[in-house]
Amino acid sequence: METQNKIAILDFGSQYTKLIARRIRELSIYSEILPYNTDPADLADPSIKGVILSGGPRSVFDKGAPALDQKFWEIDKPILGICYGLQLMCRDFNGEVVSADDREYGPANLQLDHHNSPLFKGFEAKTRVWMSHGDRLDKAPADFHILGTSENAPITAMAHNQRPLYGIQFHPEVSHSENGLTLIKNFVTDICGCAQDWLMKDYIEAAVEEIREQVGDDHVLLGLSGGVDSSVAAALIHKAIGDQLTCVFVDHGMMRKDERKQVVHTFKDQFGIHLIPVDASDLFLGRLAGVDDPEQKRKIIGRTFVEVFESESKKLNNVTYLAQGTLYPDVIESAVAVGPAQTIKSHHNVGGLPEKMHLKLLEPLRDLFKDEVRQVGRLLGLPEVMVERHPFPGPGLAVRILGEITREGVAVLQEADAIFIDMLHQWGLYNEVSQAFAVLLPVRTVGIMGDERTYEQVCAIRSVSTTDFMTADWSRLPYDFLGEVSSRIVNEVKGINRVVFDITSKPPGTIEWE
Ligand SMILES: Nc1ncnc2c1ncn2[C@@H]1O[C@H](COP(=O)(O)OP(=O)(O)OP(=O)(O)O)[C@@H](O)[C@H]1O
Ligand SMILES: O=c1[nH]c(=O)c2[nH+]cn([C@@H]3O[C@H](COP(=O)(O)O)[C@@H](O)[C@H]3O)c2[nH]1
Ligand SMILES: NC(=O)CC[C@H](N)C(=O)O
Ligand SMILES: [Mg+2]
Repeated sequence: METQNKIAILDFGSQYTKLIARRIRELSIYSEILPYNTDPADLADPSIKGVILSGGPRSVFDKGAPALDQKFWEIDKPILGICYGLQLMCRDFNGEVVSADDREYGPANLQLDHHNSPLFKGFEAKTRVWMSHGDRLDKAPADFHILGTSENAPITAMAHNQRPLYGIQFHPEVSHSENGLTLIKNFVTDICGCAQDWLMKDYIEAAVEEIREQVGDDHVLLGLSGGVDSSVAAALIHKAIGDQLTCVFVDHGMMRKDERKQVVHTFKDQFGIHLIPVDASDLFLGRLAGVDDPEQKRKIIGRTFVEVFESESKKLNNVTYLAQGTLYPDVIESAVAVGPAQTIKSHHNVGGLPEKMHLKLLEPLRDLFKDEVRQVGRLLGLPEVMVERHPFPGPGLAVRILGEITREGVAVLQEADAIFIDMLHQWGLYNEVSQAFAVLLPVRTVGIMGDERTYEQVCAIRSVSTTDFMTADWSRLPYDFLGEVSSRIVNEVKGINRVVFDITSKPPGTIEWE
């Protein structure tokens, strides 16, 4: 993107690299993530006001560990090394990095020695910061001085004596680091001199330009679920290429009650978007028959989605792109980003994709977090009810019917879920929580209704509060409300005779049960 004012982030494979970019975005400054081995000559571009070196999973001692071209240090710009970045800076300037016996993960107390360093403007002498490292600095290089220490890392922050070179062992980009955003702000504004004038609307403009360039005269097929992400993606791509966009809504037979009707009504009838609804429920449910492993279910669903998209694309002319509303948390949790991250679950639209596809992917929201996507949606003029909708996972009720999926199970859960959501609206609680839904457990319990013995399934209700869906807490819903929900579900839904409330946060739980 053309801007006179940006920060380059060199990526050494940390799981937090995108979080650094996000924090800089929050400060209304544009940043670009570049590979660590970017040619230093490219970084000399005057629009780049400073460089941040990310953390990384490797140790600077490892054979083949990512290293910098030594010409990099000749560029005359502010540089901030974070964790691995600090360790590289230390080594390249002939200081000493050692492998510590105790690795350090989690909170630490940073004690500042040099209070007047511009990097720590506004800091108290003691600050809680968040660490994640095994190596540490033993000796700062000759031209550097120590800015701060902590118990486990005697050199927690350092700076060059003459040049604007800074290094820190902790991660200011994670929300657990107190004043982390202040530190990043100090670096990008005071030290690098960036003006805070880059807004989400500039993001939209840049994305529109990029989509136009990428797609050219080709056509794009977008998987539209009616959820926030794909609706925002549809609006954005439509702004960029207009009629070259066609949307497909796939009904896999595990949607919420009346979902297909609602999506067709909103997008086709109200917005006049070219939308093809496809009933693929026999295909999906057939392939899922007898399957009860969560990862296997997810993989089958991801693959089948793509098959449906590909077969629809063949019915149209000149379609070369498949667009999806993939967000960054989908990517990191499916662990396909660079870094040491583990697969938690294969999100259908990322880890669930087949290895070979004849369509190219277009995912304009891939770097954003949910709250940012909502901001983009508002700026594009989408109505508040659409922007504020709770997320609904692509695999739908498949990951909320534990174990094997049957048509009967789907019908039972649809009713229970609709009651829960309806009650949240009635009590004015829907917008107070981030995501709420019902789960059907493969467990039957004994009950008594009207003097008769029942032996039916258990339904769990779950509601969480979160901003980025990476961590979440369970919602403290009023007891009276829970009581009414339980009684309505048991009375109105045949097949359920007991309701329980999930009080697990994420971590250790995930939001969905599978
Ligand atoms: N039923 C569906 N039909 C077509 N595409 C779908 C369907 N479900 C999911 N997708 C595609 O997968 C992407 C990821 O799904 P996800 O649920 O994360 O996003 P969303 O449904 O757009 O938004 P939200 O997170 O608010 O539910 C969607 O953006 C969309 O492109
Ligand atoms: O489109 C999606 N495809 C998936 O396969 C998928 N799995 C989870 N989710 C949604 O992601 C958020 C985090 O969920 P978890 O804590 O369960 O991983 C929550 O909002 C979940 O609903 C998915 N969305
Ligand atoms: N988070 C990091 O950058 C870690 C750097 C290096 N791998 C260490 O363990 O010290
Ligand atoms: Mg969804």
